Amino acid sequence: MSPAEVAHRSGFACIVGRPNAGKSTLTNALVGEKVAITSSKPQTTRHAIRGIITRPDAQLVLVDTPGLHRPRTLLGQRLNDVVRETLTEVDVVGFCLPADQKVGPGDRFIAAELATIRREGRGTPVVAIATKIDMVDRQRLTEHLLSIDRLGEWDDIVPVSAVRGEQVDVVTDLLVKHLPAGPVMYPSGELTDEPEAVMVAELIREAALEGVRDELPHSLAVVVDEMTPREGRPEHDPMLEIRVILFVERSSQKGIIIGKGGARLKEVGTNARRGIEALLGQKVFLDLHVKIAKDWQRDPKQLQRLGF
Ligand SMILES: Nc1nc2c(ncn2[C@@H]2O[C@H](COP(=O)(O)OP(=O)(O)OP(=O)(O)O)[C@@H](O)[C@H]2O)c(=O)[nH]1
Repeated sequence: MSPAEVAHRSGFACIVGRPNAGKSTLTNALVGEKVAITSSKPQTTRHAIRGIITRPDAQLVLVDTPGLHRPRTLLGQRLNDVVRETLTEVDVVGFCLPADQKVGPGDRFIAAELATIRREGRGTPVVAIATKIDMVDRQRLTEHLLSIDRLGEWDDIVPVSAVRGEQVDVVTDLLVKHLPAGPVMYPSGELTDEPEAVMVAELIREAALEGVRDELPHSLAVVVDEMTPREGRPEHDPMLEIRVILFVERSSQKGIIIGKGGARLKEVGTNARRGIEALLGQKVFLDLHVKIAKDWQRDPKQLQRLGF
């Protein structure tokens, strides 16, 4: 093994913070436009990938944390297990606190949750990120950094302006620092098949769960079977054919996904297609099939086949 291989790090991070804290803008700045996925709302246990940062020494995969970005709806409730699970599973958490606003109840709520997770979990490191620093003067920034410091125990505190691109690389460095040694998990460079397929599957999963989350909690697995350019299309207007299988566990669930006369599946396809076309920047033909894989969650072989 070469020294470069020994030093390579890879792992997962999630960016949390109260509404409007600048999470999406920072995510896009960290990732660069190309592979940032803009869809949100993944209220499921599977982690939606928001973006992948690939550099010579590391690969950092940013995943979404359902729920924590809406602390107001969670205040006074017990934090959803899924959120805790995600935060425990990632290698590092980035906690955004906007410099143009004082540290408030929403931030304290998240800070307390992060402290609990750190104590009870496996000590997930947290990097506190003071966002939107271009909006304040030096004095206010100093005050803000001091309040962040008082708010909890952080592995690092870093100021950033995602809009001006100031300190974005420093944020990446600090997140990467906490990743374990490991190989590249997703092919690098241009958008490649694998992360594309992962993101496409996530978009379809989101669309399929829209409005039926209670009935289909974690029983849906989406597998992209094939992505091929449609033949005979003009060069300036290509179309990608994507064949996808949606696996559910029971026939009742199949019925929910498909809907009366296939109406719901059609709607799912239309909604997902819009997101996928925006993501890939080209026309897409989406072919969705629903299959029953009984008890796939409990069957290791099925799980492997479904990519978990
Ligand atoms: N001036 C300035 N504005 C920023 C910066 N980062 C984000 N914003 C603005 O702050 C607002 C909220 O940013 P988002 O990135 O959408 O925040 P978010 O945390 O993802 O918000 P939610 O989706 O509500 O949780 C937007 O209007 C951004 O343009 C920054 O570095 N500087």
